[in-house]
Amino acid sequence: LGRGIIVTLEAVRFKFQVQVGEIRSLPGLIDNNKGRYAVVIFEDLYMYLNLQGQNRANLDQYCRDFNVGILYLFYFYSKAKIVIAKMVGSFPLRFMSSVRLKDYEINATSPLLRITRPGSVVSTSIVPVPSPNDWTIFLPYHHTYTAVTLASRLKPPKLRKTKRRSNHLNSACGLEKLIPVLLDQGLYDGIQRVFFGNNLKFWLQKVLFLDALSYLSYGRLSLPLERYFQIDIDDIFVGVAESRLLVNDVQALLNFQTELRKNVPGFTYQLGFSGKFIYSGTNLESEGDRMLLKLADNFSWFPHMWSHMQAHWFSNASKLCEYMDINRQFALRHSLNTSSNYAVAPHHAGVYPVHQQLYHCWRKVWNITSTSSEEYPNLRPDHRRKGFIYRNIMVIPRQTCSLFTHTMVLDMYPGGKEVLLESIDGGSLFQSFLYNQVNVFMTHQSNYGNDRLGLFTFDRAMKFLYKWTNLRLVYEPPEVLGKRYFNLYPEEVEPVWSNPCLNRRHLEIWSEEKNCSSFPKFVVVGPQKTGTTALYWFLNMHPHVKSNLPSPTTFEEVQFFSGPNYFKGIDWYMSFFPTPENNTVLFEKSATYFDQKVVPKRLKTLLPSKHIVVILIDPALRAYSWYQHMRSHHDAFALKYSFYETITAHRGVDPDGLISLQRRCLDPGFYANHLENWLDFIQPQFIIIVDGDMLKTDPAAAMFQLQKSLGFTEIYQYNKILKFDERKGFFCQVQPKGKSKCLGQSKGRKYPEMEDESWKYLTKYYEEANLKLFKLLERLKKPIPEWLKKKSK
Ligand SMILES: Nc1ncnc2c1ncn2[C@@H]1O[C@H](COP(=O)(O)OS(=O)(=O)O)[C@@H](OP(=O)(O)O)[C@H]1O
Repeated sequence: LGRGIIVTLEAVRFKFQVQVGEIRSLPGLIDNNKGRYAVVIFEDLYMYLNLQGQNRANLDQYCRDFNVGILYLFYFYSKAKIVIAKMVGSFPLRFMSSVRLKDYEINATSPLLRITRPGSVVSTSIVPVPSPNDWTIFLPYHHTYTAVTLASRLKPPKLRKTKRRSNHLNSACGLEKLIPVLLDQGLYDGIQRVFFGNNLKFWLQKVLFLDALSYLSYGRLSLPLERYFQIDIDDIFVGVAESRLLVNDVQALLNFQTELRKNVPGFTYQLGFSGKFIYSGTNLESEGDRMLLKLADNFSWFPHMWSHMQAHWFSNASKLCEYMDINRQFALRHSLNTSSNYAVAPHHAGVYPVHQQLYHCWRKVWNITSTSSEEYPNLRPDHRRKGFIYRNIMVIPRQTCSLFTHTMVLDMYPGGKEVLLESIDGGSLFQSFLYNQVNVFMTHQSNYGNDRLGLFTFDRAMKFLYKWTNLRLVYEPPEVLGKRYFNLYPEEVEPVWSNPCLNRRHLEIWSEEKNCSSFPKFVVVGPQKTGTTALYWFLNMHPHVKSNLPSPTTFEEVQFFSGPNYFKGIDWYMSFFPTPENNTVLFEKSATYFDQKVVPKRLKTLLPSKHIVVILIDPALRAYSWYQHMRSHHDAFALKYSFYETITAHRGVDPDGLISLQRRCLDPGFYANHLENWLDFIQPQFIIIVDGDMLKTDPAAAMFQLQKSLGFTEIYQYNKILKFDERKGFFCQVQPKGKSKCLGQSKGRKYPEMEDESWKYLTKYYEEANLKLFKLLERLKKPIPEWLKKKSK
C-alpha cells in the first residue's frame, strides 16, 4: 500500500515524509510554531490504532491544533476469505473485511468531492480491483460519518459461527448499500478522517485519494482543476507505404480538431515533419500528403530533422545546422506555420543527454524555445519525468498515450484491445491527465491513418475524463505551455545531470565521441586553504594518476558542480578530461565544492560511487589563511581590518563587505555540518579524510594513506620525489642536480603568526564544532587527524 501512496504523491509532486515500520516515536510535528504536515496518512488503520503511549494522543492533539486530517487505507487480508467484523478502536464505527463488491458508485452528496464527479455506477459484476474479495466496508454509528462511495455485495459471505460476529453481520446485512470509502467530518472528536477500504489500485480510489488529501488538508494540498495539454503528431510524413494518411484521414483529423475546440478553445495539433519523406507512400497516400499541405494553416508545425537523422550523430555543429536548414527551406517552400518555436528531436537524441550542438542549431536555425522529452531524468518510472532549461530552451516532460508507431489497428493492439481500453478508462492515460497539470502527449502519423487510433483514443479519454472528473482541459501553444510548466515547477528549471553511462538508453543516444572512461574516478572537494593545490600537484606526480586539464579562468580547478559552469552541461565538463590511457586514474579537484550545499547531490548524480577527498586542518588556521589570501588579493576589507576585527565583526553593525569576508573565513570551518550535507548523498565509504597537517609535514605518509584509501594496487613512494625545502618552508618536488620545484608564491605564503587574542577567540568559537567533528569521524570509523585529537583531549 505504501508504494501506491508514494507513487501518487510523487506523481502530483506533493512533498512528503515516510516513516516505515512500527512507529515508536512520531517525527517532529511542529517547526517554529508551524505544523509541518498538512495531512497524516496511515497505510494501515491498525498502525494508528496501535500507536503506543502518548503517541496517539499527541498526534490527535496536533491534528486538532493545526487543522490536519488523517487518511487511512485499510486492506484487511484474510486468507480464508472469511468475513471478519470488528469495532474500529473506540470509534462508533465497525468494519467488515473480505467483502466482494459490485456496482460501485460515488455518493453524489459527499462534501469530499472536488476532482471526482459522480459519473455513474461502475457496473462490472466485480469491481475491477486486483483482489476483489478483499474490500473492507465500514458500518458507522454516528452522524459524523458519511459515505463517499457506495456499493452492493456481490454474494453473501461465508459466516463464522461465533454468536458475536454473526450479530454484527446481521445488522450489516440489513444495510442496503455498503460503504467502501467513508468520511468522518470531525463531529465526533474534532478530527476529520477518511477511511479507504482497499488499496489505491482501482482508478476511482486514486481520484478520491486526491480529493481526500485536499479535504483533509483544508485545501492546502489541492491541485487546480485545469489540465493543460498538447498533442504532438510526430513524423507526419514518415511511415512505410500502405500505413500512411489518406485524404479522408486528413479530413477526419481536421474534423476532430474542430470538434475538440468546442470544449477546448484553440486546440491545435502539433505536426512534426521531416520534409524529405513527403510523397514517399502510395499514390493515394501522396494525395493525403497534398491534402495536409492544403490544410496546413489549420495546424501548428514543428521540425524534426530533414531525413529523421539523430542529432548526436553530428559532432560538427555547422554540418548539423546546414542539415536542419534543408528542413527549414522545405517549411518555407510550403508556407508551414512554425511560429510555435517548438521542435522535437527524433528518438530524443541530443535533448537528454544534452548534445550542445543540437541546442545551438535549434536556436540558430529555428529560434527554438521549447521542446519535450521523455528521457529526463529517465524514461522510467514515468511519473518521475521532469523538465529542465538548457541554453534558454525549455525541455518539458512528455507522456505517452499508449500509442506507438506500430499500433495502428485496434484489434491488433499488443496484448489485445483491452490493454488500450484499460489505459484510457482509468489507466495510464487517464492518470496522466489526473496527476500532471501539464501534459505533452506523443502520437505518430500512423495512429491517424489505418484505424485512426489517435482520434479514437483521445475522444474516448476525454469522454471518460469529463464523465468522472471535474477537470477542465485547456490548450496553450508550446511556448506558453513551457512557461506555465516552469512557473508551476520552478525547482525544475535547473537541470541535474545524470551519468549517461549508467543508462542504456542514454548511452545509445549519446555522441560516440564521448567516452565513459573520461569521467573522473575521484574528486578532491576542498575545503579551500587546506592544501588542496599541493595534493593536486602531488597526485599528478603519480605515474598513473592524471588530473583535469587546466581552466583558462579558474586554473587547476574546473569548479563545475559549485557554480554557473554547471549549467554549461556535461559536454563542457568532459572537455576537461582526456581519454585516459590504460591504468590511468582521472581525478578532479575544486576546493570550492566542500561547503556548497548544492554540490553533493549534483556530484552524486553524475558520479555515483566515486570517492570524494576532504582535507581537514585546524579551522582557525584555515580561517587565517583565507584572510591572508584576501589581503594578498588586495581585498579592501582585509587590508583595512585586522584579522581579529574581521572574525569578531557584527552583522548589522559592521559593513557588509567585512561580514562577507568574515563568513568566508569562518563558515567552511564548520566541517561536521558540511560533512553531514555530504552524507545525505554520499555513503561514508566513499568519503576519504586527509589530515592536512600531515600533508604539510609528512606528505609521503599522507599520500601513502590516501592511495590505500583509494584502493590503488600499485602504491607510489612519494619520499623519492618530495623533499623539504628550507627556503619555501614546505615540501617540494625533487629535481635533477639537487634542485627542487615548489608551488608558486600564492601557496605557502609568508605572513606573521596569528595573534593570541584571535587564536583564543577561534579556539572557543570552533570548540563545539570540533567536538562534533571528532564524534562524527569516530562514528564513521574515519581516521581522526592528529590536530583534532589534541583539541578534543
Ligand atoms: N607543499 C606545500 N606547498 C605549499 N603550500 C602547501 C603545501 N602543503 C600544504 N600547503 C598549504 O596549502 C595552503 C593553500 O591551500 P590550498 O591550495 O587549498 O588553497 S586554495 O584554496 O587553493 O587557494 C597553503 O596555505 P598558506 O600557507 O596560507 O599559503 C599552505 O599552508
